[in-house]
Order: sequence, then structure tokens, then C-alpha cells
Amino acid sequence: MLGSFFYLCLCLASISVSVFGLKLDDLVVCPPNVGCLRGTYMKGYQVEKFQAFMGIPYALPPLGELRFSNPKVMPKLSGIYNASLAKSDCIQKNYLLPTPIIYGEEDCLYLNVYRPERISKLRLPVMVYIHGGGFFSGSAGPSVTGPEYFMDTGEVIVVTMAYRLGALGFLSTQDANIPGNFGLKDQNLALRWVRNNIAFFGGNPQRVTIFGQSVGGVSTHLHLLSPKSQGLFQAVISMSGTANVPFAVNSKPLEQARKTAEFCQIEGADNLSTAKLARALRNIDVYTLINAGDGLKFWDVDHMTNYRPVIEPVGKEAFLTIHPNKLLAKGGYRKVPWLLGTVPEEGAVRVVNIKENITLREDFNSKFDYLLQELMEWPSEFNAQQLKEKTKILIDEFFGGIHEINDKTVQGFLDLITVRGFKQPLYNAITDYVRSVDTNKYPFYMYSFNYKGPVSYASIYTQANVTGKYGVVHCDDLIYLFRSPILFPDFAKNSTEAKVIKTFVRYFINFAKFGKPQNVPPLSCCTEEILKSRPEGICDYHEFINNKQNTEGFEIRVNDKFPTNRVKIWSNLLEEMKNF
Ligand SMILES: COC(=O)/C=C(\C)CC/C=C(\C)CC[C@H]1OC1(C)C
Repeated sequence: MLGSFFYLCLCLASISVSVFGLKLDDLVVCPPNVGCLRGTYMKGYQVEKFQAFMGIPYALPPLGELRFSNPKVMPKLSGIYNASLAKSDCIQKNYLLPTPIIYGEEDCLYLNVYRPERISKLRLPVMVYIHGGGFFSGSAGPSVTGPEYFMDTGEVIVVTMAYRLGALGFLSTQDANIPGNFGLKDQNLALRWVRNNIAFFGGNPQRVTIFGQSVGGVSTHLHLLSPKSQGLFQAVISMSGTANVPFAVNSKPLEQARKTAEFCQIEGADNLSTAKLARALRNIDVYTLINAGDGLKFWDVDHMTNYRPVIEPVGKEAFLTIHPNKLLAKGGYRKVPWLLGTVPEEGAVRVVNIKENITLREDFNSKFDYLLQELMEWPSEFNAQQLKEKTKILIDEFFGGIHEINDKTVQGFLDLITVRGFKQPLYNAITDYVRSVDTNKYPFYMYSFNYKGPVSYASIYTQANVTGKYGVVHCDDLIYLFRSPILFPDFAKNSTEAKVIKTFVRYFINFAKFGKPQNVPPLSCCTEEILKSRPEGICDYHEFINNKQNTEGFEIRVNDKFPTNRVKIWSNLLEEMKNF
């Protein structure tokens, strides 16, 4: 009798119910609308351990009829859900890797919550990260997006979420049959989950910062623009991606949906009603569907991003109904503290593999003018003659008139992709902002991450050994925010890199806490006058950079250098910003 009483106690204790004065097991959290979740401990980078609640379903699995449908809220879980293991990434073909293969699951709408071991009475600020990967790839899991460095501080809760990618995330018939923007709507639903449930983890739902890199940065900016995401966060960090990049919006989604169907061998793909098209596409084997995306490429893996956000017809569930460029120009969107980030060699994300793969490079060079023109994603209003002239201007400016990618021209090629894909949109996002918003009231901030360490994402983009060759490339700032054990070895605890991690993470956390950078050199407020007065630069920003002279090995300094002349060349070619 007594034995069974103790047995009962033990059972109750192990399923974490607070009875008979037993300590509540803090690895079980029970948000009333979610159900009970059992987390696990993970090892920190500097601290001994922190708590992880992984693989939490936030939407119904988007399978069968729910494929190509807006995400549906996950009903309450029964029993105690095992949240101690990360789920698979969303199924994807990763064109960023030299050999793209398909992996992941279609059932992937899960999120992860990480919190320090000791939660104070104060509700902690919450940082929700949106991963990048061109809307076709990427991972929210701890082997690439490891929260260890944030958890070392003990000061924030970190949330990462998977969202649908590629065709599954973004294919659209531009009507109610397949409205599109599922990946963004997934992110939005995950943000709603955070608002509704994060208090039960010790987080402050009124102090949520969203941050994202590359198309994760694009996504953060789109959440700022979408009325659907109003009230879900209080600060935004957009790293290496803004809503006006040339790969942010698909202007011909229905045409693309039909082509996809054709490559899936769906009969009559050209003229089926969109209802029938949707039905057929929902029935296609997922591998066939994802491989069909290869048919949309004009050369090698280009365009890398084919399935993109779309402008939806106005409706209750629409995420985006007006082109982001229009919204940005008018400034008609929410104002929250905003931190923009960039790195010097953004364009390396595409250039490195073309340059380093001899077969690819020779093939590119054999059709140089045509491929270069296509790669630029010109707006559709220009005719063939105009495009020819504009491409010539680019070849003169960036390639010194040489129609070839080689050792001499590769930096120019890199600069070209950097400016077209990232810096001109960034500069434009800023000019739009200072024109339409009172920046004394609503300031924004910017950093450039120029610290060059011993490892780089350049070595992920190619099979060749490129250590030290391409400078600080797209994604390299992530190395100092998230532990990525499947990509890079850990840095020694006493290394300069460990110090960079500490400082860079602190920079982000301070922004999340206070809405502005703290304990760093001050920046002057960016206004239209200041921007105009620096025709060869930009407003003040924080530059993280190597410094062999000081004991730290790096420093944060204020800079205002920017490739503004090349930004303006692009703005002129695109016939934008006539009077700025
Ligand atoms: C982690 O990377 C991303 O999320 C974003 C990607 C891979 C988007 C792909 C963008 C490019 C290849 C940049 C080139 C493109 O901008 C032009 C139109 C030059």
C-alpha cells in the first residue's frame, strides 16, 4: 500500500504535476491553449545548460487538402507532448549548395522555444528568428540555427520557426484556389502563437523582436508592411534583406503555377481552370512537385528564387495586397524600432560557385551577355534594345568592358550582384524611410558586419577551397549569432571569435531590450538632409571590423562609407528615384 503510494508520487512527480508540495518540474510547460509540453536541457556554449522546447506544432500539418492552403491553427494537444527533439526542416531543394538534393518533410510546421535555465520574475524579452534560404531552403533547427550564444546571456527567450518553402510555400494561382504566401502566413501564425503563449515560458509578449537574415530579413520587412502582422512584435532587425529586393515578389504567379503543373506532367496544365489546377497539384507526389521547380530555371540554378511572395487580391486572409515598393515609397506602414544589417560581399551567395566551378564558368562565359542580362531580373517594361544598352553600361562599369568572368573581373561581378541584389534595395529602403517618416521620432539604425574570421559561408557555396578568398560574404554575420555545429566547428572559448560572438549577440539583445543600440559609439540620426549631404556614403552605421592593434582583435566603429555611386547607377538604369 505504502509502496504503491510512493510509486504514485514518483509517477506524478515525473509527469511534473505539482502535488503534495513537490517542486513543479520546470521542463514541462502547459500553455492552456497548447497543452503540456515536455522540453529538454541543452548545453550552452559558455553556460552549462538551458532549456529547449522543440518541435512544437503551431499549425495543422499542411498535407493533402491542406497543401497550398492557408495554415490552420493547431488544436490543443492532449497528454504531455514530447518537445525534446527538433523536427525535420521543411522539404526543400537547396540550390545554394553546389549539389542540390531534396530533403526534409512536408509535415514541418513546428517551432522551437529556448529559454535560460533560471527564469527571473521579470518577463524576458523575446527574439523570434526567421531563417533565410531564398524562400526555397533553410533551417530553424539547432544544428544550423543553434540558440546557444543567445542562451549564454540568460537574458532572452529565443524562438525559431519552420515555414513552408519553394512551391509548397509560395506557389499561387492568384485567386482563392491557391492564394499563395503560405510561407509568410506560416510565419505570421507562429508569431501569433508566440504572442498568445510565450508568457507561459516566462517571456514578455509585449517585448517581441523579430529578426531574420536574407529572405528572413525580407520577411521581417514584409511583416512590418502587412496589416496582418500588426501587434505581433515591437522591434525588427532585417539582416541582408529588405522587402524591395528584386527576388521578393513574383509578378507572374499563375504562369509559373501552370509551368510547374506542366513539369509535373499534369494534362492540360495550360488551360485547366485554377480550381482543377489546384486539385491536380495537391495530388502530385511531393518529390515530383519540388523537382518540377528545376524546369523554371533558365541556366544552372538561376533564378535561384522562383517561388516568391505574391500580391494577393484583397480578402480576409490576404497577407500582402499592395506591392511592397509602393508601401515603402508612401511610408504607410507601422513604425517600430528598426535595425538594418548588411555585409560587404553579399553577392558571393551566387558568384562564388560560378567562379569556382570551371565548367559552370566556361559555360557562363560562352553566353556571357545573355546570361548576365537574365541574371539581373530587369523589370518587364524594358524592351530588348533598352536591355542591351543597359547591360552594356553594366559591363563597362563592373567588368571594365570585358565580357568574361575571370580572375580580373570576378570582384566586379561580385560587386554587381551585391549592389543589384542587396545594397541598392537597402539604400532605397532607407531613402524611402527618411523621406516619409520623421526619423527624430522614429529613428532606425544600421550595422555592417565586416569582421573576417577563420571560417566563411563562401566555403558552403562551393566545393572548391576558398578559405579567406572572398571576404565577408552573405550569411557570415550569422556565424557570430547562431551556433551551426553541422556547418562549422566551435570557436575556442578564448578566441577573438568568442569575443565577437559575445559583443554581436549583446548588440542584438540590447536592441531587443531597449529599441536602440547601447554601449556602442553613438550614431547621428539619419535624415533626408544628412543622406543627401553624403553623395558617396550613407548615414552613420556601426561597423564590426578586425583590429589587430587592440587586445580584443576587433572593434565597433562608426562609418558612413557605401557604394552610393553604384547604387545610383542602378537606380538610374531602373529609372527609379529620379529626384533624390
Ligand atoms: C541565404 O540566402 C537567401 O536567403 C537568399 C537568396 C539565396 C536569394 C538569392 C539571391 C541572389 C542569388 C542574388 C542575386 C539576385 O539579386 C539578383 C537579381 C542579382
